[in-house]
Amino acid sequence: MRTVGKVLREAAEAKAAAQAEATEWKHKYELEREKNLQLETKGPTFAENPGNFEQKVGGSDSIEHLAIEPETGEKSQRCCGENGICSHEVLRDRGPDSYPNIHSKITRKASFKLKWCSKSKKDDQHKHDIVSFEKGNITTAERSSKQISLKWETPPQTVLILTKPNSTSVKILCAEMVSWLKEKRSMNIFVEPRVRNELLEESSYFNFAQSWIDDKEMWRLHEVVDLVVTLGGDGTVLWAASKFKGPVPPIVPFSLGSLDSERYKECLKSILEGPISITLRHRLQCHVIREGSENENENEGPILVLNEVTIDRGISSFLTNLECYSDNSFVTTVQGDGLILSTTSGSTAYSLAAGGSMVHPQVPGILFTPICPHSLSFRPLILPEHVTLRIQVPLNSRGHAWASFDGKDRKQLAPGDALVCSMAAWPVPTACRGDSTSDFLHSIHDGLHWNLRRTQSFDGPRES
Ligand SMILES: NC(=O)c1ccc[n+]([C@@H]2O[C@H](COP(=O)([O-])OP(=O)(O)OC[C@H]3O[C@@H](n4cnc5c(N)ncnc54)[C@H](O)[C@@H]3O)[C@@H](O)[C@H]2O)c1
Ligand SMILES: Nc1ncnc2c1ncn2[C@@H]1O[C@H](COP(=O)(O)OP(=O)(O)OP(=O)(O)O)[C@@H](O)[C@H]1O
Repeated sequence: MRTVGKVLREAAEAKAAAQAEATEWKHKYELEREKNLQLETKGPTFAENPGNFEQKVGGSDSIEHLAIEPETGEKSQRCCGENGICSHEVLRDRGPDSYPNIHSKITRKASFKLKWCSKSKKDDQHKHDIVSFEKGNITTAERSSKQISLKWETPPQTVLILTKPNSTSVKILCAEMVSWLKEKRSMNIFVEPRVRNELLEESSYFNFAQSWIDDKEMWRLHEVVDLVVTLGGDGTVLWAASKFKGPVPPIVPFSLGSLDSERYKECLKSILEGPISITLRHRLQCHVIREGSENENENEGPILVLNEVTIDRGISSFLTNLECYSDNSFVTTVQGDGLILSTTSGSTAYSLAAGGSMVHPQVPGILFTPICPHSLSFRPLILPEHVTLRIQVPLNSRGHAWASFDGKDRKQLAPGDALVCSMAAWPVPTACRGDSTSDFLHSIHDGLHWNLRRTQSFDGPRES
């Protein structure tokens, strides 16, 4: 129990730390933006002369130098701090030793600005206060989730393409996209080692496609990648998100069914130029806590899920017996096949099949959906995003439970073990076709055939 308490404390601390980090990055961005503006007046931009740009940032005017400049006290007029969030990664420690296989030529990541859009001009600024207390009256001042727009401040240079395996049409499209991005847009391209081998089997022309040699390099991809393109279905987006344990670059999902070769070019052109409407999809951060573990090193690292974590009875023929707590409050005991803790993005996946509601992905919350509960009154819940949930297998449980993460990586939970789950600090930004609401409605209409019913004929009884 001491270890569980510690993890709960750490989850709260992680949330606070993430907020502090965001403030720090915003501040760094302001300083850096100011420097960049000065540099822009001195020399050519990347778009005008990429070769010179590489030399310039590699020299004494490098981004590393800018990142550690002392505070000037002045704020850039063009910083979006007042009506959005600036996301900018500074690659401070990417020397040849720290990142040997990934091109040393790529010296900086594209910066972008996130803006919360609003139809009326009056509401144009994003505010963190969603209620105001003026004159003792509580009024709603802001909506918490608006359409978010991403505008590139420097051109994206590096794309990671992730593809569903064992599909010939995906292979063909991938090869075409890689050469188009290289030849027409001069992009740096990363692919998985498997895909690089497949491309090289086709032609040595693809030698420019880069990859990584080990997991250590793969976990640092977010430092170089501006954009991730997925070729496949929902599973490929889940796969892409799982490759980023921290910040995630914007993901552009291409599902194969509806894509002809001209449309992907048009779509990529508009994404690379921006602005892009995005959906910020929340992830859950899960820790498995082993009974009797004295310190955190005996427990496994956090696992991030974009859809859901499921705790079920696995191969056991007994009902699960799961004690559930939200922060320090007892929620319920799950006796049945199991429990799904789902993000709102995952609400249209397994949770839906178990009777959970479908929720717009930008609604902040955690779905608490039982699987085949042996009770007549166990309705699914939606809990607020700030809670930390603990699912405990009691010591007197008849069997083990099994946790799985986005349908993968099953882990056995023995009596006394627990799973602790809270909202992760790093959401997954996915590019929208239209906007987040029209995309959501399109996915439930087209993907799930939601509320499809033959219209009643006119020819029938009428009200008199
Ligand atoms: N009974 C069920 O519905 C059930 C059972 C197990 C797993 N799943 C889901 O499968 C997911 C893993 O997906 P996979 O592609 O790796 O496995 P998979 O190849 O078995 O595909 C599962 C199906 O779920 C769909 N799916 C996945 N995420 C979705 C989402 N957010 N909204 C709507 N549909 C979604 C996929 O398109 C696919 O058709 C798990 O996260 C879980 O949600 C569902
Ligand atoms: N790059 C990858 N490497 C290994 N496995 C992958 C990769 N991309 C996807 N997968 C796995 O392949 C499986 C199928 O992928 P995906 O869901 O994208 O295709 P699909 O089932 O044809 O599409 P849909 O989700 O529309 O039904 C998933 O289980 C996913 O985890």
